[in-house]
Amino acid sequence: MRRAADSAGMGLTPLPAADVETAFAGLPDWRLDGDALRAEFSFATSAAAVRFLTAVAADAEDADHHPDVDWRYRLVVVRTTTHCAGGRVTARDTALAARVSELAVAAAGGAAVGGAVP
Ligand SMILES: C[C@H](O)[C@H](O)[C@H]1CNC2=NC(N)=NC(=O)C2=N1
Repeated sequence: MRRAADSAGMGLTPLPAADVETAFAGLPDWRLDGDALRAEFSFATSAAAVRFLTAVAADAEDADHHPDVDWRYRLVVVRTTTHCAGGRVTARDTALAARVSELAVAAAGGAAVGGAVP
């Protein structure tokens, strides 16, 4: 089932830089990478990394908002921007980022997850 907000087309307006900065307060894993949000998640095992990237893929399908996912053994890098908004950050990206960070904790089974590289 598509999320109501997404199916209504909301969240397709590029966020002003100030709004992106404000969003970062609640997104400690994430950094601005060009015109996208980016985070790195390192797990204790490759199996946990697979659980994570599988959950991210399912969430992306459900939300109809698809990040770039780069899987390298125990490390997964996630990068999101909104193609329909000219490749800029929108509310769909900040909402996805928050969900992805939660999915990382769940996939790690409560173990520590390496977050953003400073
Ligand atoms: C038709 C389909 O709903 C759109 O192409 C969706 C698919 N997933 C998407 N994912 C991302 N990251 N940005 C989009 O603009 C986007 N649009």
